[in-house]
Amino acid sequence: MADILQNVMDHAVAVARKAGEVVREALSDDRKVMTKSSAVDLVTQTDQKVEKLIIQSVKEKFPQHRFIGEESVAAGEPSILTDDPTWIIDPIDGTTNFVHAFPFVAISIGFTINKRVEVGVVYSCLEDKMFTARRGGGAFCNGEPLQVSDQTDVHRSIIATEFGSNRDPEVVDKIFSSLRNILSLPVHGVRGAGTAAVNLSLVASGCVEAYYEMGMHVWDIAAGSLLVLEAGGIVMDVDGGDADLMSRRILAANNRSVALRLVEQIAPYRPDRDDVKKISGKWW
Ligand SMILES: O=P(O)(O)O[C@H]1[C@H](O)[C@@H](O)[C@H](O)[C@@H](O)[C@@H]1O
Ligand SMILES: [Mg+2]
Repeated sequence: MADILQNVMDHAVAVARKAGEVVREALSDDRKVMTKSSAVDLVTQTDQKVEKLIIQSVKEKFPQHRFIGEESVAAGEPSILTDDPTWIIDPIDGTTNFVHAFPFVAISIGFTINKRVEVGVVYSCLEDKMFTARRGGGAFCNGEPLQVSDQTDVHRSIIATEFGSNRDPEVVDKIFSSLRNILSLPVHGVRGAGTAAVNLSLVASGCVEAYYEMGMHVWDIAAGSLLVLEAGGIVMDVDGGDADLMSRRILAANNRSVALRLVEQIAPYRPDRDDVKKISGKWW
C-alpha cells in the first residue's frame, strides 16, 4: 500500500509539473474562452487539453484506477466517488484567473481510496510552488514542511473565501451576509486567490487562518484539504459538522477555535451535491 501511494505521489507530481508547463505556455497565446459570453463559469481549450494530458498519462501507469475530472464531468462523465482508487483532477483551478492572467492558477490532483484522500498535489504553476501531502506523512511546499498558523484569536486572522460563479440573488445575499458578519467580527482581513486549491495551500502554509466556500466542487478541494490536515489544520462542513468531499461546502482552518467562530458567522446554503445530478430525467 505504501509503495502504491508513493508511486501515485511521484506520478502526480510529475504530471502536474508537465501540466504546469502547458498552462504557462498557453498563458501567452491560448486563453480564449469557450463558454458563452454571459457565462461566468469559464472554460478554455487549455482546461480540456491539460485534463486529457493528465488522464492519459495516469491511465498508462495505473490502468485500473478511476477518475473524476472537472472537464470530463462537464462532458457528461459521472461524478460518483466510490471506494476504488480514484484520481480527482482539476486541470486548471482558477480558470477565470488564467483567462485574465491574474497570477494564481493551480493544477489540483487528489487521490482517494475508500473515499478518503490519501495523496494531494497542488501545483501553483505561475508561482512554481509544488504543494504535496500524503496522509500521515505531513505537507510540503517544494520539499519544505508546512505548518498552519498558531493564531487562536479570530480577530487577529485573515480569512480566505471566494465569490464563486453562482449569481442567483439569494446566493449572492448569503455570500454578502457571511462576509459582513466576518468582516465586522472584526478580522484583520478577508482575501481570495480565485482558486480553492491555492486558498487551501495558503491555510496549510500559515498565510491565512481559514478558508471557507460553498459552491466549489470536489476537484477544487480534494488535494488541498489533505494539505491543510497534514499541516496540522482541520477541515469541516460550514455548519461545523463533518467534512463531506461531495457536498460542495468546506471550512478549512488552522484550529477548531477559529473554525467555530466562523461557523457562527457563515450564512449557509446547500448547492446541489457533486454526486447528485439529473441526467435525462434520472437521478444518479
Ligand atoms: O472553475 P475553476 O477555476 O476550476 O474553480 C474555481 C471556481 O470556478 C470558482 O467559482 C470558485 O470560487 C473557486 O474556488 C474555484 O477554485
Ligand atoms: Mg477548480
